[in-house]
Amino acid sequence: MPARIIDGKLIAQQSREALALQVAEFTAATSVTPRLAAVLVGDDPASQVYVSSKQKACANVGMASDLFRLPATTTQAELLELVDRLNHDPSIHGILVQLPLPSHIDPEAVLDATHPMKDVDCFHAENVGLLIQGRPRYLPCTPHGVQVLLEASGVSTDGAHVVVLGRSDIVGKPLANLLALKGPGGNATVTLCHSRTRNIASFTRQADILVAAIGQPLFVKADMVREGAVVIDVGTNRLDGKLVGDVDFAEVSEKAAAITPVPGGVGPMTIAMLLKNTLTAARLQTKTIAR
Ligand SMILES: Nc1nc2c(c(=O)[nH]1)N[C@@H](CN(C=O)c1ccc(C(=O)N[C@@H](CCC(=O)O)C(=O)O)cc1)CN2
Repeated sequence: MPARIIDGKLIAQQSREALALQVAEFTAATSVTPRLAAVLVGDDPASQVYVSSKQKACANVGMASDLFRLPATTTQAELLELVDRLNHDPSIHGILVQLPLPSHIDPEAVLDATHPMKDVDCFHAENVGLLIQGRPRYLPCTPHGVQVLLEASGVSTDGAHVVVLGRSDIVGKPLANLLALKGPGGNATVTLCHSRTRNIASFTRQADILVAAIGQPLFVKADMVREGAVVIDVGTNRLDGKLVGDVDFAEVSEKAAAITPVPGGVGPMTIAMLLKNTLTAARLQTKTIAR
């Protein structure tokens, strides 16, 4: 039987609708509008699309956003100066520096310079540390998006064997940590595979839930997947002008119980979770007077 399709576009829309109500409530109670600053360096076409989607999504849920567009020739010092200015601007609650940055800028230096309270991507070392210790301030956007997709589709991670392909700082590593935490949405047994893993298929075939975030188009084939597994595709690759995931959807959807498509799977969730973090940031930065 072909797999059930997990509709990320719909689940992200439902998340945004729920969030819009929370934003309205927060703003009515505090007179504060959550505000996101997006920083885009250079003219990478995909990054331009993502940043503009983030701004549109902010407007849809009643949040404000500002875009800071810098030329590709911007120096690291100039970018750090902007980040410092945004750190000190009390009207801005969340800062996101769109990745990738041009190669002459060290992303770690920039992410470390972002104030941890405004780090709505959850990339700062302090926020990653809090997450690993099981007391997260913010939840990393794409990994949390995967968690919400699973939950909304009725797929429990409790006691499940989740195999994550890819050890990136944006997806693989934080996702493995998030799923292994105690509590709802976690409690999984996690195996993290990467480019140096020997005989990757021997691991993927054991997965109850397989997450592909390896950045290789159509890498996961049907013979790498257990019959009835749930397959989450985080990949966004351009192949012959078409957007494809890390999973060979045509093959794998014949074998899996449920699968996310690309586009329309994990991608839209990343932006919905960023909005959620921006509201959390506004809450954390807004002093309320206890009566
Ligand atoms: N500062 C950050 N940089 C990057 C992140 C991030 O979370 N923070 N993640 C990715 C890019 N990204 C968000 O920034 C992102 C990627 C994909 C999508 C998405 O909705 N994709 C659509 C397809 C869109 C298309 O046609 O290209 C989908 O999958 O349906 C949203 C956000 C790297 N950089």
